[in-house]
Amino acid sequence: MTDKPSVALVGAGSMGGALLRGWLETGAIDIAHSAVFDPGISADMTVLCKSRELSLNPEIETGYDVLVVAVKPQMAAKALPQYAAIAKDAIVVSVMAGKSTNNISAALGGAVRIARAMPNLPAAIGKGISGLYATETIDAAGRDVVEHLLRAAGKVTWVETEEAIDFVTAVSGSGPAYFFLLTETLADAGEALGLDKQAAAVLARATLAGAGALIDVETRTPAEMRKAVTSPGGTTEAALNILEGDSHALRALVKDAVAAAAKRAKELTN
Ligand SMILES: NC(=O)C1=CN([C@@H]2O[C@H](COP(=O)(O)OP(=O)(O)OC[C@H]3O[C@@H](n4cnc5c(N)ncnc54)[C@H](OP(=O)(O)O)[C@@H]3O)[C@@H](O)[C@H]2O)C=CC1
Ligand SMILES: O=C(O)[C@@H]1CCC=N1
Repeated sequence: MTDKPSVALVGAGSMGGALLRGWLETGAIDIAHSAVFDPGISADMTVLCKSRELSLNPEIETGYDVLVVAVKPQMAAKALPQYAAIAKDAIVVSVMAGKSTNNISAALGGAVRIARAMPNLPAAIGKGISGLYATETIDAAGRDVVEHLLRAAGKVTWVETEEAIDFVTAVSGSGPAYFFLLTETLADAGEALGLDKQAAAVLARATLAGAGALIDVETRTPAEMRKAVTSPGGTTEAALNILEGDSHALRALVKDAVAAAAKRAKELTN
């Protein structure tokens, strides 16, 4: 293998597409020897593949360095067996929530070298974070390849156990949706106060973007930054008293929500 792996990407939807964009933008893969497999690929992705002369839905043959699996976990049992020939010689990297390496191996005809990665949607602009786990069958060079591919999507962090990938999924994989929901509810609350709908939406969205950009460059902890916004006896404190309350309502709610996501990941294993 050269320093750029050849990749067979299975599933070029939301996440597979985001990863592909990152690889193409950063020159992370050997385009001439890579391919995308997705029978129902979107028009956007088709244009992207064609513009970069990236092979789209070719015949299934061996010879790829890495097989990246980005189909829905519920589709895995039906979709994966046809790619078993590719998996035989390749490192398999699954971004599927929940699906265990044992399960992936079985669906891919007994594939041996399997890693799991859990990226998140900001991968689409290289601002994602991925949790990575590799079975012992993947050596240091193989782990470097996995890391190289996910670095094109942003930051990476390795976890020691496969179970921890479910926890990563619950925190950062699903995490962007939590902040998007908060942004929706903030806009709705602004509208309820009397702001114009459009103005409330712009204010909420820009607040999420600004807070995200700030925390990205700050060395202070989130708690310290929260305190920097909160004047004693001021408006933020009044709002936080509702969100936290004596029962720490928001913290309890988020803890329950994240636990539910982790539980669902476990259920998706089989
Ligand atoms: N979205 C996210 O933020 C994240 C998603 N993930 C994981 O990424 C995976 C994909 O999720 P997401 O991108 O949201 O889902 P999408 O439905 O957007 O993408 C899945 C893609 O796989 C295609 N597909 C279905 N069957 C096959 C097949 N036999 N061969 C090749 N491609 C096929 C689908 O086509 P069609 O639509 O025609 O069925 C679709 O384009 C999931 O396992 C999810 O857990 C991980 C982290 C974050
Ligand atoms: O909702 C899901 O199951 C996937 C995994 C993490 C984000 N989206």
